Amino acid sequence: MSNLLSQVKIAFVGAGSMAEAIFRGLIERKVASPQQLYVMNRANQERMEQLRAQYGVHTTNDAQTREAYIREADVVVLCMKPKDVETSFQDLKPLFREEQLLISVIAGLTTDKIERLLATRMPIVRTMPNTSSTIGLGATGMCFSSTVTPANQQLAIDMFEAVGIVSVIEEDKMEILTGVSGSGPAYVYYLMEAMTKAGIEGGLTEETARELTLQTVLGAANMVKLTGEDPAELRRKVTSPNGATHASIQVLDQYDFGEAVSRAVARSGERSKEMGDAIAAQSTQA
Ligand SMILES: NC(=O)C1=CN([C@@H]2O[C@H](COP(=O)(O)OP(=O)(O)OC[C@H]3O[C@@H](n4cnc5c(N)ncnc54)[C@H](O)[C@@H]3O)[C@@H](O)[C@H]2O)C=CC1
Ligand SMILES: O=C(O)[C@@H]1CCC=N1
Repeated sequence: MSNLLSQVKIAFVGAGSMAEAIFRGLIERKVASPQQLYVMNRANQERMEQLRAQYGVHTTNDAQTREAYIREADVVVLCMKPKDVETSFQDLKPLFREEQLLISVIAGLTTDKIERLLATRMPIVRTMPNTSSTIGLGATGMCFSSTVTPANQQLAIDMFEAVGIVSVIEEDKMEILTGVSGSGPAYVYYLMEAMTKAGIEGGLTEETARELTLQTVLGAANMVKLTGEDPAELRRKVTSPNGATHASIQVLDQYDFGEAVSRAVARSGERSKEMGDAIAAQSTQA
């Protein structure tokens, strides 16, 4: 790991769940100190106060202080929603310098669109992290614009490896990656919600249903990780011939479980692209 990360000032524009997941991970893993981190929102003073009290990071939603934070940062992480990009970029554009490193977590927004919207050649790292970065178990996809130096590539990799694993991929694979790992935690939570609900409906207490579901998902994920076995093979081991699991998997097949997941992954990717395209359309009209 390069030691650059412990020396740079990092500004987060947009202080929502993704920004918090990343900076919390950086702090808890001791990869960056709270004093290096500058967190800003357009509004919501209460949120800023809560983040400052909880993590000790610098926070502001005052326009002038925000400008100072951005100008002085070595790394700026763009963490606003796609719908807020256009207005936000208008404010940010005059503040950036080409020596700064820009990191985007915005779904669907390509590096060349960022270059166009900001009229810049500054180095841009496009990422797609996920919320499990909060606990150091994130999975982040990453690609680079042509102006990102090897040192800055390493810095961005180090930053996200501090909160999980990083896959450097070609930019045209970022949408499908979004479908798999960006949105992915939501599919697992959805499955957990459904398993718990079914357990309660079958007569388990809520506490027991939740506990069993959690341990089952945790155990299954760790089995894949620790045994190195293929999920299909591990599934086969649970599925006794003509037994209970065999019968339940048949029900999932009747509802086309695999197809449903496959379509959900693809749709997330498509929706990311739609959001990115919509940003470009707005800016062209402006
Ligand atoms: N939530 C997730 O699992 C993931 C989200 N992302 C991306 O992260 C970005 C943020 O998503 P969330 O954190 O979920 O959204 P969020 O709604 O929790 O946070 C967005 C924040 O940006 C702030 N904001 C909006 N305009 C601003 C401006 N002009 N200046 C400063 N702050 C501004 C809002 O006040 C809000 O606090 C999105 O672009 C999303 O595509 C990427 C990977 C995973
Ligand atoms: O739902 C979204 O748009 C973002 C991108 C992946 C996860 N959350």
